[in-house]
Amino acid sequence: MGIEVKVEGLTKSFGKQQIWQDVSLTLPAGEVSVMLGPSGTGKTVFLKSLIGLLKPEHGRVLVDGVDMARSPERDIMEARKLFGLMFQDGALFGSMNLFDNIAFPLREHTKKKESEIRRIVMERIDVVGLLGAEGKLPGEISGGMRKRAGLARALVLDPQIILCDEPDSGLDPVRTAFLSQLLIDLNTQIDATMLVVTHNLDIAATMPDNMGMLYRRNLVTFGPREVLLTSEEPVVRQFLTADVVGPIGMSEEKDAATLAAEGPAKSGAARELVPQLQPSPGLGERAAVARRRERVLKMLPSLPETAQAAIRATYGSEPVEQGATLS
Ligand SMILES: Nc1ncnc2c1ncn2[C@@H]1O[C@H](COP(=O)(O)OP(=O)(O)OP(=O)(O)O)[C@@H](O)[C@H]1O
Repeated sequence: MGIEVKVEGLTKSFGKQQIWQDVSLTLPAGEVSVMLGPSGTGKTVFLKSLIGLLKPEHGRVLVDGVDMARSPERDIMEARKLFGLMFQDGALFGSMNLFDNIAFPLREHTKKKESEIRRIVMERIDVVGLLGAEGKLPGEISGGMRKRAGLARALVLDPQIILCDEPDSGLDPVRTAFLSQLLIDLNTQIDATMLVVTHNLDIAATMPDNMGMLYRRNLVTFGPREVLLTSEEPVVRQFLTADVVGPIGMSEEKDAATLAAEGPAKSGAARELVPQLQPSPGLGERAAVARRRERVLKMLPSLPETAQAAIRATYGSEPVEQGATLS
């Protein structure tokens, strides 16, 4: 099972520019979480802080007993092996074919024999649906294939935490849907903790167990998907309905005069809460589902009414675990 990531009071600045402050959240073990936020709100900086590549001034990132912000570098390097990272462009070496690109972390970080490396690499290539393309150079394949190759490379060291930075960027809607399905299938197969940074509303609405949103240097909220998807918060509503009227402007936030000129934000219809994406047939249920259900039902009384109603609608017809309340 994946490992929990606990973020406590994280604050990051570059010089005088504060990126975000006092961010606290827990990525539950083995669950899929999504981080939303307008461009430039520091989502990539957040991912880099989780793996200790950037050092926030305050706060902690606890992974398996290691603080990725402040523990000795040797411990951080060791803990980093628990992570698999998928960057926007796949971050592949242009002169290496896909096989060698995907084998790279194994050759770099392990002493495995070539025969063992071949077995692992071909298995991961199969998981991401790239069998037959292993001899191609990154420049000879599509953007979607490059992303899947990047994902295969992120998987070779058996990560327990997978971070994906805008996996949908540059993909058409069909390929984005394939990729969402691939990530959910992967979660079913390896039960890793996953955090996906995205602007994509379809991914946000269908894929995660949990969602958060960064805005104006703060974490607006982080919690079960139903909380954000039913939120009345103007900034969340505007983002999820892709409306130009509201607090978010071209440069992240609008000034008071612009907002006043626009008049009150429309109380436009929220996106309908659609059922969560299911694993492909034959894969069975995600192990995270039962854990999440128990966790969310326990926290139910502390959630906003609209989220409680949405959660009841999801779980209501099933038997209630001891200690959880659905009344
Ligand atoms: N190493 C760095 N040094 C100085 N400033 C940086 C550095 N890395 C990021 N920034 C700044 O931090 C801010 C947040 O950047 P980041 O890339 O995390 O945003 P984002 O939310 O991922 O944006 P997008 O959705 O457009 O990818 C930006 O203003 C960026 O210029």
